[in-house]
Amino acid sequence: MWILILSSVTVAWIILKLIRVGRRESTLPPGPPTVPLLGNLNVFPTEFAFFKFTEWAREYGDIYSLKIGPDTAVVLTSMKAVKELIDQQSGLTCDRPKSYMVDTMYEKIHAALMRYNEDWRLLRKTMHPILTPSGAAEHQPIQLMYELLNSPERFFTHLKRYSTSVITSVVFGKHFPRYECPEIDAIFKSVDAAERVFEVGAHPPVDQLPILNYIPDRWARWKRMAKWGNRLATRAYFHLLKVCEERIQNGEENGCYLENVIKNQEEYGLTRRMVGYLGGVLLDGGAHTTSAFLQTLILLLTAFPEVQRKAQEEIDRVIGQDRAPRLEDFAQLPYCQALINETHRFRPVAPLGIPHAMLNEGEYRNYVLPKGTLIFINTWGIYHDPDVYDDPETFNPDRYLVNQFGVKAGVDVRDFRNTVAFGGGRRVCPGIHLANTSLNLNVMNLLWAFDFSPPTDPKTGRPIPVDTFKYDKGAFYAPTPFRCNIKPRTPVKARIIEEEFSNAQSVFEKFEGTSSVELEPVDETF
Ligand code: HEM
Repeated sequence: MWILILSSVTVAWIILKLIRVGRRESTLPPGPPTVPLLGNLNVFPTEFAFFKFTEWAREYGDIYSLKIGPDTAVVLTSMKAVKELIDQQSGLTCDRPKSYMVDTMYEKIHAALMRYNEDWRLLRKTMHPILTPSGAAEHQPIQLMYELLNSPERFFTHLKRYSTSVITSVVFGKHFPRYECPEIDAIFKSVDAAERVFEVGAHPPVDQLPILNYIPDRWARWKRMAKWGNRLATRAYFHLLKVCEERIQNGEENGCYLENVIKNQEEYGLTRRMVGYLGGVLLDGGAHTTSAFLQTLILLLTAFPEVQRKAQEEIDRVIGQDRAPRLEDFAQLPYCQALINETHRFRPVAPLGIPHAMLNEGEYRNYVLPKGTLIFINTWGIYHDPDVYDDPETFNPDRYLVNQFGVKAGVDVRDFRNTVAFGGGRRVCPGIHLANTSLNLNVMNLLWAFDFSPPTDPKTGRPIPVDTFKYDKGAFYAPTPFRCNIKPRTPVKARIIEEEFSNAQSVFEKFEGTSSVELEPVDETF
């Protein structure tokens, strides 16, 4: 009898508990209606989530919450909320969400995705020198110009090679002259693997139900997949690390960032594994973001000839026809500066940043955010807010000439900064200066050297418009490959590019050297 009563009470208690799972606690910010157990999972977008997040922001405000089963997420869609919660309470909002897949693929030492802890602090501190603009990046655009001159139809590939090579040169002292180099292939394979490993639906809710991790590997496809991703990532990272170590051993140092880290490894308190991951995270963070931005830039220049013409007029006036642009020129080019700001605004590379998480329970605007709450910076929603920007869906660099933040008259800009596309708080992108050097140099060089126009229909002879919404659903927001005509603006400019490329060979040689990375057949496919 007693047993019967006790078990009925237990069952009732469990049911009550389960019914509460997914329900929004009264101390959380508002949000879309929840259903038992799932919370908002039934309406959670699986691709291009920022569109839905932005729609919800217009309905529920600049901070709202979502229930992901028992877990909570909040979405920030104003500069004010980002400043107050991410920047000013950065000690509380600097964690990353717990994730079995991330931990397994990246061994808990991938500085961009790992939890906030002592190892992260060490790694992040060691990244400081990369915060300063680097000379090695300055020589790289000339090869990109040369490639665009000689095989413009492969511009997507050239941009990817260029962006990867800038990072590998600065970080590992290794320049990649060709897209087909096996090392580049290994890097791209590891990034592709990450996209598959972290794809929504690729694994069961192992973080919510950790008991699933007791299932042996042979029945748990997701576990085998995370380990496969780990093999590909570490192969790419540690091959490049070895190249760097061998250079030091042979007395052939070229002054790259990682040489210094390797030599001071003990003083910095890092293991060799951590040094390899440090190089890897900079590569992962830097290569695809830079190429995504430049692919978007070319798409927008092709789609908006008027913007292209204005930027070229400015460059011709300030730099002239007889020499290629230099980094110092950028300060004299307000329209080009506005063009970069507007490109970050119109098509941000990371529309939802990388999610932060609450390190401990905390309060904001009278709401209580539990420990572990995910925090999304909705960069897309912030930059497309009609209350802040006139006609936000129009690509219009001129808005940044009217005022520094490109906002409409009367908007209070006390909380604004033009770097929100790089995140915020303690986790703000450490590559921001390196990225800016690269982007500034390329915007000037591309516009100085080339005209970009849509392809023409061979039947009608009319231009085929490019689609400014056709984007891939990968980790970063990059356009789907598109066609466009890229032509040198004058024969003199074409000659200058050829000459400068030939003169730069001696600089590149310092960053070359032979090596290759072998992938075993088992790691080629999953
Ligand atoms: C257009 C260029 C770039 C954009 C838009 C961009 C954007 C971002 C964003 C939004 C974050 C997340 C920040 C946060 O959590 O609040 C981030 C983090 C990061 N980025 Fe970048 N990034 C760019 C270039 C680079 C470059 C060139 C490097 C390296 C050389 C780099 C390395 C990193 C790293 C290591 C992190 C993780 C920081 C951490 O969690 O502590 N990024 N980036």
